[in-house]
Amino acid sequence: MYSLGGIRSLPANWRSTTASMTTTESVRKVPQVLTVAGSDSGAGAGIQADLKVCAARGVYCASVITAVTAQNTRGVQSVHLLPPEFVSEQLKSVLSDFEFDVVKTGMLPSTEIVEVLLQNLSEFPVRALVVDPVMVSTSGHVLAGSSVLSIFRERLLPIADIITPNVKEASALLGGVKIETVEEMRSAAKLLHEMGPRFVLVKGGDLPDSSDSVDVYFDGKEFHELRSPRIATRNTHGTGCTLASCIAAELAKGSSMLSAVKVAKRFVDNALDYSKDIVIGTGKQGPFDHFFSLKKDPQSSRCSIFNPDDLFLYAVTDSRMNKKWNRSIVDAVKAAIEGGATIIQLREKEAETREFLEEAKSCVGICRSHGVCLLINDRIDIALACDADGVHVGQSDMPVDLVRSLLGPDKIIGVSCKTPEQAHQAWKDGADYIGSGGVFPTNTKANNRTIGLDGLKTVCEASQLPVVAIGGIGISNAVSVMQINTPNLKGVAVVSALFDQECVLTQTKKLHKTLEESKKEV
Ligand SMILES: Cc1ncc(COP(=O)(O)OP(=O)(O)O)c(N)n1
Ligand SMILES: Cc1nc(C(=O)O)sc1CCOP(=O)(O)O
Ligand SMILES: [Mg+2]
Repeated sequence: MYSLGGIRSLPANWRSTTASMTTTESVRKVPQVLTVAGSDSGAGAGIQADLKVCAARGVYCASVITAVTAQNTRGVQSVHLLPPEFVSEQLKSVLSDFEFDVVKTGMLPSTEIVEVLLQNLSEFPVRALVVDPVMVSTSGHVLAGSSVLSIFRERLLPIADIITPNVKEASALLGGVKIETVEEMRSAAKLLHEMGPRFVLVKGGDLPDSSDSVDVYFDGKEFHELRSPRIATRNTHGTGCTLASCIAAELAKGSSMLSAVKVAKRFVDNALDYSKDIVIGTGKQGPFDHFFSLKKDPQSSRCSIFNPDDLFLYAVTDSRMNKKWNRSIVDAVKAAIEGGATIIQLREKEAETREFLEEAKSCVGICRSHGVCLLINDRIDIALACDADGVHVGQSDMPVDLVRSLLGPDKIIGVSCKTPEQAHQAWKDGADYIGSGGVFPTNTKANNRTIGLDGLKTVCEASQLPVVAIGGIGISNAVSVMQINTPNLKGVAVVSALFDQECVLTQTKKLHKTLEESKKEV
């Protein structure tokens, strides 16, 4: 059902929701995470953070509580461990009932509690296990002492799909090795990988002397350094729990491990950035707002994390066509949105910069008021100046990793890819989606190589990113495109079928209806 790069395969006793239902009615499987962690009365970290991030990412989260802490923004005043038998009862209760995609662990404060977790996981196998080896609170309070280290090393880490220690936790797990540089984080990740987890993410947020926050990801072969600018804020309480739970949520939705980690890092960065000035509590370490995307100011630059379903009906404008039909870009965009376009790209190859910028600014306003993302083709400068939601670039435009560093973590980047290799590179460079084509011959883009439906399918199957098909697509052939039926093909991008037409609104509505109908057939 899922293509989780590196996730353990489905256990033999895995039941699918549909198979266990007696009714023939259609059912919708909701991605489900179980967090096994401690309660934070201040609700910045622990179980409370886990529930919030999963909700924010559209994933159901159940909770098994291992300990209750009396905790606020000033620190941890007291910790009460729940009896292992009672932790076991909670585990049995939910594991025997729900069908979790992923279990995420946080505070596991005693060997006995780890034992009951291991026992329950052997009785009720789950698809993936995310282990955040919580040991010390942000305020310095010990949450799991050295007594748990051996059971972590010998029994929990070997069954984990990913572990997410910070440098202090990585050092403790490795017997106290010094970790003060990115190079030492890499060595630590390698040594931790030898203990058995499939993937290791060593978080460098606490590293001294760095303007960037650098995390080191190791998959057993390759290292990735995940960098983002350090955000100056007191509101960092709960970042570790949030990151690990967001990874769990993304895995539950079907992401590969590296994509899940990248999305999680961006989620935390966006949340910290949004919450950097908020004041909750009087202490040194405040919580941040997990629901920033619900609250974003329509006029502000913050865009919620990209939703691949937005690629469903992707309208790409064309300056020549708009001139030919004597309409402005703004009118074209308004009509496309009204007709059901789910994302807009301004591809104005011949526009003068100043005029284009003014029109782009107007389009940003229109798109924001309708909750539709607006991307700019090729022109990173225009995207930055008009505060668009992102850009689309091709293989001969600015390299994607450079685009990402210019636009920051919260903008959407799409890349044109005709081959699996290009798709792989786009993913590695931090793109959000790929556009693949030309599926059919087109007059809109000169000298464009056609890859056909087979070429599209090959790229989709190889891509770790969501895909939108492009090139010669219209009402007459959109269904055949969607029928290649690969899960990451999310929609079609069209130019002439919408804009080289007398009425953009009518054509967009028709294409939208056709696509909706094709969804039912697939
Ligand atoms: C969604 C989408 N996919 C592909 C393209 C083509 O981009 P590129 O290869 O850079 O070609 P130009 O559009 O710049 O001619 C696209 N624009 N949108
Ligand atoms: C802009 C563009 N990019 C393509 C690619 O293959 O990457 S095909 C294309 C033109 C799509 O226009 P129409 O919908 O009018 O065929
Ligand atoms: Mg281009």
